[in-house]
Amino acid sequence: MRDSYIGKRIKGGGYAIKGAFLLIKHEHSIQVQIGVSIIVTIAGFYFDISKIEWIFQIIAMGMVLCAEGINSAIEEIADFVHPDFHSKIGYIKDVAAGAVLFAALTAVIIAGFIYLPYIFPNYEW
Ligand SMILES: Nc1ncnc2c1ncn2[C@@H]1O[C@H](COP(=O)(O)OP(=O)(O)OP(=O)(O)O)[C@@H](O)[C@H]1O
Repeated sequence: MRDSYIGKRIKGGGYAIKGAFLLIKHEHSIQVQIGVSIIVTIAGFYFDISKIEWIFQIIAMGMVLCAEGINSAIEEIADFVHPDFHSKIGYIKDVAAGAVLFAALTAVIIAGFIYLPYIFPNYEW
């Protein structure tokens, strides 16, 4: 069973869960994003947003957490393979951070579309 196809998939899932806990425990950026996710989830219940708005919000939260997690992994690899200062390492880290920015900006725009009409209901949207 342990070496079977299903056994390997279960083992892989276990490593992924371990990785998710490592991210939450050690990565400040992920902790911040989880804090933001909790706040917008509370906001979702407070404003009683629609099902489709929940779907977009959950996609946005997952996308940012995913991008942050991959960025953290890239930073770890970069520091491991080349702990000293190097312009290429700087470039790699900046590019990885830029990917997170794309995800975060998208999430902010989605949040704007969802919440601005609830916050300013009298404005013609
Ligand atoms: N070894 C390095 N060589 C060149 N530039 C680096 C190096 N390490 C970091 N930098 C520069 O500093 C920036 C921040 O790097 P750092 O690893 O501190 O990331 P961070 O976003 O502050 O991550 P965290 O807060 O999760 O540690 C990088 O985007 C890069 O421009």
